[in-house]
Amino acid sequence: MSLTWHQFAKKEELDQQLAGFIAERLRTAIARDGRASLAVSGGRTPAGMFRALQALEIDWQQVDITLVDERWVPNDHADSNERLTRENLLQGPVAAATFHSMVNDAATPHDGLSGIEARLSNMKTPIDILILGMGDDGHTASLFPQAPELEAACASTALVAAINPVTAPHLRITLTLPAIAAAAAIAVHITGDSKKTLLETALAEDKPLTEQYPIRRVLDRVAGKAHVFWAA
Ligand SMILES: O=C(O)[C@H](O)[C@@H](O)[C@H](O)[C@H](O)COP(=O)(O)O
Repeated sequence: MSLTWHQFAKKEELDQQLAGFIAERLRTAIARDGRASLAVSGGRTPAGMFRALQALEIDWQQVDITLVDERWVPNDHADSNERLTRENLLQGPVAAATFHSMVNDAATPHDGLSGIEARLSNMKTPIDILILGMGDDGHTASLFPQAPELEAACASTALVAAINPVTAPHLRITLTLPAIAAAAAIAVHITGDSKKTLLETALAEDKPLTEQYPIRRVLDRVAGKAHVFWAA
């Protein structure tokens, strides 16, 4: 598989380099199309990179930003990926970007799905640059190994799918595997030796498709346009 690795001694250096990589792709898309789109992941890893990206010169007014996945909680909840993104990225000049939230007032993501699908269809797609995280169980986005909706989310022609992660808190909404794979460029943002080892294992394993780690299933579909950004 053709996957480009970018490895750094320090997380701060990774954050700067990944922010520069994202900025370059956004600027290129704006110059070419007049607009650009960015999808970011939540979790603990991206906050430093978000702050580094905030400092870079980009015409944010021309940028659509959404999440790769979201926990189905109010957007001021401590576990909300939107809250993390608002607090660390959508500040200063970046506040001029158009943010497309992945939650609404429905009781569950299954109930709220069609509204989010309609909302996201207003943004520029395919997404120009999409950032993935990876969990310790090999999930990426909210494509969780145990989720009953996993196979449907891997095959769906929609942009989004509702997910019960089973092994993690909160119902979720996620970009589907085809929507992720359609992105023009993808960066996997991971830190620590155990995630590096897990990713290498996931990529090397010889298993039937439905038993593969979700990160492998995504990366197998995006050969040639995927980059891994890793620091110890
Ligand atoms: O909402 C989420 O949980 C994510 O978007 C998820 O896919 C995340 O990227 C991984 O779980 C890694 O999370 P950490 O960065 O916290 O390890």
